[in-house]
Amino acid sequence: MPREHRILITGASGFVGAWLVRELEARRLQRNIDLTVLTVGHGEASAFTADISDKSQAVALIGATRPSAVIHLAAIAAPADARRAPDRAWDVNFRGTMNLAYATMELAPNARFIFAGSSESYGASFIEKAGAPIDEDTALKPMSVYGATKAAADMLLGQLAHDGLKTIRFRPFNHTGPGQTEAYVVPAFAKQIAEITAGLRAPTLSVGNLSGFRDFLDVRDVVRVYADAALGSLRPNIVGKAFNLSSGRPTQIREILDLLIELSKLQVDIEIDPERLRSSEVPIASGRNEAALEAFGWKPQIELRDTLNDVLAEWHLRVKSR
Ligand SMILES: C[C@H]1O[C@H](OP(=O)(O)OP(=O)(O)OC[C@H]2O[C@@H](n3cnc4c(=O)[nH]c(N)nc43)[C@H](O)[C@@H]2O)[C@@H](O)[C@@H](O)C1=O
Repeated sequence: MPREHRILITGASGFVGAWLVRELEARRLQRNIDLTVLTVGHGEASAFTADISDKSQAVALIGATRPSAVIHLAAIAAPADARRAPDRAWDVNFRGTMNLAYATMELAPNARFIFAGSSESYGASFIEKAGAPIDEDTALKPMSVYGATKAAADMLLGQLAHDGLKTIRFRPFNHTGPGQTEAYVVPAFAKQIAEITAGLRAPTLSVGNLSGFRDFLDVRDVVRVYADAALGSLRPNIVGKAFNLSSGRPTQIREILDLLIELSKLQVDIEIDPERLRSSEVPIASGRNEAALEAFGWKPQIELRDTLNDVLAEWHLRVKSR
């Protein structure tokens, strides 16, 4: 008998959540699968709202939805927000994950629990490995509040796998694409470029630290593997395991900026804005992605240049329609 999928997405109204909902809806239409997408988030687009940091709300949510898979994206996702409000970041990112995971074990014990962790969990390990792409056995040594909350949740789920939780832990590296807010580097630059193009801003770009290297992905590549993890067959060697989502190719932020400027064909000055600098960050973050390839046949497909072009196009439209 074909399986019935009831996929609960937390953080469904966020940047990644919106793309994931689109991916799942497209698969339902293309492949004619029995799939119900249950969205938890803010605003009208989401069917459910819940404060997952409150245990009783997490229990009520799982009880009401009885999912076959939970894809847990809800988080305080911007490292700067986590630094500003560490207690809230721990409440949502750690306690929220714990509440949902225990509620799933209790009320939907056959459901898979798919977790969006973060490469930020590796922290100082990136420095120790001197920029070489790291694998999933590398120690989690978070340096930021955000990284610590995600590393703790990641470890919690690793432990709960031994108690029977069918969890899959992803550790995505930086991902971007249309719909991301200007709190993140690519839209931060793209928005200013669009404003300069429209004559709404002097031709000077405000930037933060350009020297770091990050392993960038397109959000549309990332949600593909989340959907596969929820819908595909669950081999025992996947349960409880952690998977980097990365390209293995670090790109300097300076190069991202240069590419965006080149694509926009503008002449601009660059100005460092101290407000955009962070007190500490790793110089190079890059991950090996063989485990995700082996387990899910996944590797990134979208070229960085195409992603940047799409983000630029989005901001040109947004600025024009203001
Ligand atoms: C893996 C991780 O990825 C994301 O967190 P993030 O790394 O903070 O992402 P971002 O795109 O804001 O920064 C990337 C780099 O870019 C530098 N940078 C320069 N100039 C500006 C600038 O003007 N703005 C920003 N935001 N960054 C700048 C900045 O110093 C940093 O080195 C989240 O998805 C998070 O959830 C997550 O898990």
